[in-house]
Amino acid sequence: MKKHLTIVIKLGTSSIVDEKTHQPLLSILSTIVETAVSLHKEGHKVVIVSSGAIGIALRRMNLNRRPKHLPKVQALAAIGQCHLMSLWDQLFMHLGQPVAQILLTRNDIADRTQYLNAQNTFVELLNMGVIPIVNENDTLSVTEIKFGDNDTLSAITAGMVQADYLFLMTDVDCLYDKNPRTNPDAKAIGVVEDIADLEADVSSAGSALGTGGMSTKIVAARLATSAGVTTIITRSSKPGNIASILRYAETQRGVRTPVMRSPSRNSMLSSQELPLRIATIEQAAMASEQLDEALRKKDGMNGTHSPKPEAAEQPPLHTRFLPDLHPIRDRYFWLLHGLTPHGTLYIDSGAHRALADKAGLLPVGVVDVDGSFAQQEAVRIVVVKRLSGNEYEKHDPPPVEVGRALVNYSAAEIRRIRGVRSTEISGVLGYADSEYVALRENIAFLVRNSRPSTPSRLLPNTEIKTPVQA
Ligand SMILES: Nc1ncnc2c1ncn2[C@@H]1O[C@H](COP(=O)(O)OP(=O)(O)O)[C@@H](O)[C@H]1O
Ligand SMILES: N[C@@H](CCC(=O)OP(=O)(O)O)C(=O)O
Repeated sequence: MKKHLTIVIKLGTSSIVDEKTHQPLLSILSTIVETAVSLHKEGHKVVIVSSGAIGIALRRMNLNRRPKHLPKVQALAAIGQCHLMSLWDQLFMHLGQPVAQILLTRNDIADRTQYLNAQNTFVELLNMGVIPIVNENDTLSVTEIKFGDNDTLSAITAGMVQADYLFLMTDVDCLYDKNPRTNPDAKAIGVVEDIADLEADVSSAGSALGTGGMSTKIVAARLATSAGVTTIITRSSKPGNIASILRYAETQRGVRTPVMRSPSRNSMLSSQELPLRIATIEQAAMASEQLDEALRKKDGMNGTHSPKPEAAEQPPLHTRFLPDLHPIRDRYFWLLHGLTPHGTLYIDSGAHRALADKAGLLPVGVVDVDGSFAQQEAVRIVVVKRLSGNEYEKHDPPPVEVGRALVNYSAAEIRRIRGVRSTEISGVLGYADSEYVALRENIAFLVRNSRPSTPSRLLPNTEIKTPVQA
């Protein structure tokens, strides 16, 4: 690998403490430390998102299971976080690597200035050669200000530090089309080009101490890939695999199932030249070489195509989610994922078109309002088909969420000015703070991939190892 990458590694509780005895899994922690230090020595920047505070506290306090009572859980988090950080610090200290603790709640990043402060701290720590170790500040978090799970927190962290890779390390080899713990015939998924096309059952719960099972990892992958971060799910018991998966993934960077959209695009191939849509890792690697070869031949005249990539080495089992082609970064990422929406604005298709043309949201385009929010709070933007007045179609077509916005008026105010011209705002409210309900710079669109559906690539029959066998 030539490039200096930024890599976020997330370890779930199941990777930090034994599911039954709650004893720290020292061998995993040590190998993660060795891996992180060796990546760091190669010039990469590494951030660790570590769960496990509550799990580790269970053993400290001789408890058999996680309590239900919130203050007790928060007290345990305070006990465990201290122990957890001391473990990480000692292990990293043996290799002379300084670390830093960052504890976040959603509230901490809801304010743009605080978000930027957190981002600056990450940048500074990484520039100082320090490995930040992140966890949710469970002692302060209640439902309203919780990220909820560290998968989401790791994806937000990856977006914040503009990471190249997010590794979601867990107790199974990869994502399967159904839960491998209960389905011995589950099939491993190698590459997910577009999460919208993912067909996998992730509805069942995860390990005894984990939060959310696979479903929160898919949410995290969606969020991280939208910010341009390649996301990998793999087994934590062999952290050394991170380096080989990284090497492999770097050889595959930019390789996607080619799509024939326009015959005039010179990088598009004919159907005979297309590689397999559903492929094993080996087939995908081979297909990418064939594709490269074909493109090289096509571009041979003017020599525009890049040189042949290095041959891909055989990687350990993992699922790789490819980053979006048009990543959302910086302020727009913060608007979409840093803030919790407090309500919904239903807008008509004319307003949607105007927003797409970079205009702000005028009250005349707002059809309805849901929820209770104040000025400068975040709301969902949902497009509906206006029928007459403020009536809209609820089913055909269904309302579609297209983005998020920070509003200039409260929910109560917008209910009064919806559908009116901006010049009439002061007549209705007695004042007019702005002609816009939301300024364009305060509106962010969720990216919808315009590629035709690309099924996830399944791997050939792989032996399923349960957490106990691994
Ligand atoms: N489709 C699926 N593919 C893989 N694992 C799945 C799937 N559906 C559910 N799971 C479960 O998700 C678990 C991992 O989630 P979790 O226990 O929350 O991990 P962590 O503590 O690492 O965050 C696996 O042990 C597995 O039982
Ligand atoms: N913040 C909590 C972990 C929450 C969480 O998301 O856990 P997991 O699903 O195991 O990654 C703790 O440190 O115990």
